[in-house]
Amino acid sequence: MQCPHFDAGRCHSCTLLATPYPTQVAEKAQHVAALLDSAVPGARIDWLPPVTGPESAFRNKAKMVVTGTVDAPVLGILGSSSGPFAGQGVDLTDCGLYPPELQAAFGPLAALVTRAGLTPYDATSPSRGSRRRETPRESAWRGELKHVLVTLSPDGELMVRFVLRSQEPVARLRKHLPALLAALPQVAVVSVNVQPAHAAVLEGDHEIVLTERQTLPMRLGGITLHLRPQSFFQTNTAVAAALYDQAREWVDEVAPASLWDLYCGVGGFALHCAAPGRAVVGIEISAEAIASAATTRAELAHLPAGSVVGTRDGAWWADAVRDVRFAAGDATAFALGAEAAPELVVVNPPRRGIGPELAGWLESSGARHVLYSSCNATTLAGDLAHMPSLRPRRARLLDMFPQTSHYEVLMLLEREVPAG
Ligand SMILES: C[S@@+](CC[C@H](N)C(=O)[O-])C[C@H]1O[C@@H](n2cnc3c(N)ncnc32)[C@H](O)[C@@H]1O
Repeated sequence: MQCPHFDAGRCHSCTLLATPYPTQVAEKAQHVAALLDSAVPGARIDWLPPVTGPESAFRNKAKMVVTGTVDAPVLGILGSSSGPFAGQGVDLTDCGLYPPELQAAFGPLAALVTRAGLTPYDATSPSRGSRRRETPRESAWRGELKHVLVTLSPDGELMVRFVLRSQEPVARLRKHLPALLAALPQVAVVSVNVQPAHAAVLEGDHEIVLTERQTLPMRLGGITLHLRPQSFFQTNTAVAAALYDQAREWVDEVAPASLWDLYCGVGGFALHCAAPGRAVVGIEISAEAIASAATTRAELAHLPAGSVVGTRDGAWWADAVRDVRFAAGDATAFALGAEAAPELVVVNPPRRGIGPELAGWLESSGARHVLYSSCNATTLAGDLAHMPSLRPRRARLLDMFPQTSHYEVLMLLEREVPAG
């Protein structure tokens, strides 16, 4: 793939851009197999062929830093701290990782920034030309608008979030919202996220939804997951659909009567793995994500018989989700506080992995299977060391992040029953 920003040294995100895509996939497959085969002595892992999606235009979410001025806002990134573009805004509205529907939204969004007078936040302002060594007061930084975050649904709808330093511009945004909705009728949800700290964090805790609609429907493999502004969603919609399908296939083969989905987000694994008579519990730290998961569950529970979702009849779904419940909480605390383990546990943690405490609990629990979906094979390898009785049986690389060295890996572990 060719990229003018990479070639000019303005953006370094796609570190594998110069490598042909089939080679990227082959090298990732080799890397993950070498890492995980050696992490578990004597393991005989059945590696399925890698799952790939489109090598460009696959990102369903754009996280744009806003720089420039009110009249000429720049949506993209801030140039890396050293080099010719240091501290400069780099326009990435034509980034090849974004589908055309996302790219087409950036112009009208930039126009709204101008119309509503949202001054781009200048993260460099107090220290520029200054020799002060102390951290300046937050009020010393200029500007209001930090990021614009845009998510594209499989049906072409958009969720737009403005990350602001304070609530001060909210009234102006509300006033000019009709013009944005007229220019981009596919915008379903608009919100403001308030992030007052001068820190390298994308967003804060406080969200104000400005539209009547609160959730973006993400239709995957027949199930429509409802995404709220602060909830996590897998970056690559096509590969996420394949991930949930693979999980469902392996879970159905094992056919557990009870299943937990830890780190469940908006419920992707839990809902895809639901089945009549199977007790499913989804646990997630974000109450917002849990509310989204509950919305999808309720929708499936009320499907009329004869309607088909995925390949299943409405009545099948109503039965399948009867025993699905979601709760907000810490995954490790939930497991450690539970009276009994389920037959199968799905874990899909952030990059840090599940950690020794939860891995140790899984090791000594009665769970017969663990399905581990990881975006960081190094922390997965570390976690495997804490659960030696759970033997990796099958694994599959899913290339969620083409052009970079990152990937997702799904692994099915089975408890080794001592001989005799
Ligand atoms: C990689 S995402 C996976 C989400 C979901 N499984 C999916 O497929 O979209 C990790 C999730 O873990 C949640 N999380 C982070 N720390 C957690 C914790 N201590 N306990 C439970 N959930 C946590 C995050 O909010 C996020 O939704």
